[in-house]
Amino acid sequence: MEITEKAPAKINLGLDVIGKRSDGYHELDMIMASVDLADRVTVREIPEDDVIRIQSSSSFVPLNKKNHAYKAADLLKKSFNIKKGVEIYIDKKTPVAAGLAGGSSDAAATLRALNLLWDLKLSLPELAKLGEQIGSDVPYCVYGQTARVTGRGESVRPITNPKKSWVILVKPEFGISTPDIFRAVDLAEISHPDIMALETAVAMADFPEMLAQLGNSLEAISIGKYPLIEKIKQRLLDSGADGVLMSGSGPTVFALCQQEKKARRICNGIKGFCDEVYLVRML
Ligand SMILES: C[C@](O)(CO)[C@H](O)COP(=O)(O)OP(=O)(O)OC[C@H]1O[C@@H](n2ccc(N)nc2=O)[C@H](O)[C@@H]1O
Ligand SMILES: Nc1ncnc2c1ncn2[C@@H]1O[C@H](COP(=O)(O)OP(=O)(O)OP(=O)(O)O)[C@@H](O)[C@H]1O
Repeated sequence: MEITEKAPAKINLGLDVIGKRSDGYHELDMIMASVDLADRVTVREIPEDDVIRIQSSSSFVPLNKKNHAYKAADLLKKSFNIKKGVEIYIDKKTPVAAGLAGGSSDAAATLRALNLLWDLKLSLPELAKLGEQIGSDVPYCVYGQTARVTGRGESVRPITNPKKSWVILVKPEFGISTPDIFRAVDLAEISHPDIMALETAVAMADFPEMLAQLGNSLEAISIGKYPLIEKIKQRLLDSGADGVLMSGSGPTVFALCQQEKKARRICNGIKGFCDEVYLVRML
């Protein structure tokens, strides 16, 4: 038997760093949304006992225990004393180290898929709780729907009927290490987007207000290290994007557009400037 789950990329419509915790992580307040750029994770029983085999269409992801999908399978095997072997195939579409939580979403998809394959009957909150042990973005990715996310990333409150729009994702050639960006956070210096106001705008489907409240405390740090991010933002704004922001710790920049025609024009325009460009919809 084999089971396939989609692993959609996420964007941070808002990301506020509130403080530093004693465990070294940061206290965050975020609005996260998923888009229809997705890896596909397929899990399949194999005859070898106690083996987790990882395969992928991408040469950029580790095919060993460092893979977030491996960590997810290992966690379930240890938590529920499962001795069966499994092969996990990751059909990779989301760029790696991009600020789009590709690895976390693969881990979440693996948790959901193995929950079915091994008939564990775990609820989404139970899978999200397990996911905390793999990475801060995993609990959100277990749900994969627009949500207010707080704490280290473990507290996820879905927003019903959120405002959706077209999204243009622009990924520069380089990747960014999330720990490097968090290490550079100076709480006295960073900006603080109004996440409450953003949540209200998203929940009320008030697009102009949603655009006005987009913000990311980490953006200035990543731009300081990689000025190309600012240039991409400016290009997207100049070409008429309704709103523009860096996702997560970067480097991917996303632009929001209400009209499909305009989104397609902007997408085609930016392709000459950056190689990796995707036109997607919020889920
Ligand atoms: C930037 C975001 O993508 C926003 O959604 C996430 O906060 C990052 O999530 P992630 O990549 O799953 O992060 P993890 O793998 O848990 O942590 C990577 C590193 O990021 C830093 N980190 C992450 C999350 C958090 N709330 N505070 C942190 O300081 C820590 O240095 C940690 O060692
Ligand atoms: N399944 C996976 N897919 C992508 N990267 C993976 C995976 N497993 C492990 N990794 C490693 O994780 C690191 C971060 O990759 P990922 O694509 O998840 O970054 P990201 O989009 O910046 O994540 P986030 O937005 O959660 O900070 C990479 O260095 C990669 O080698």
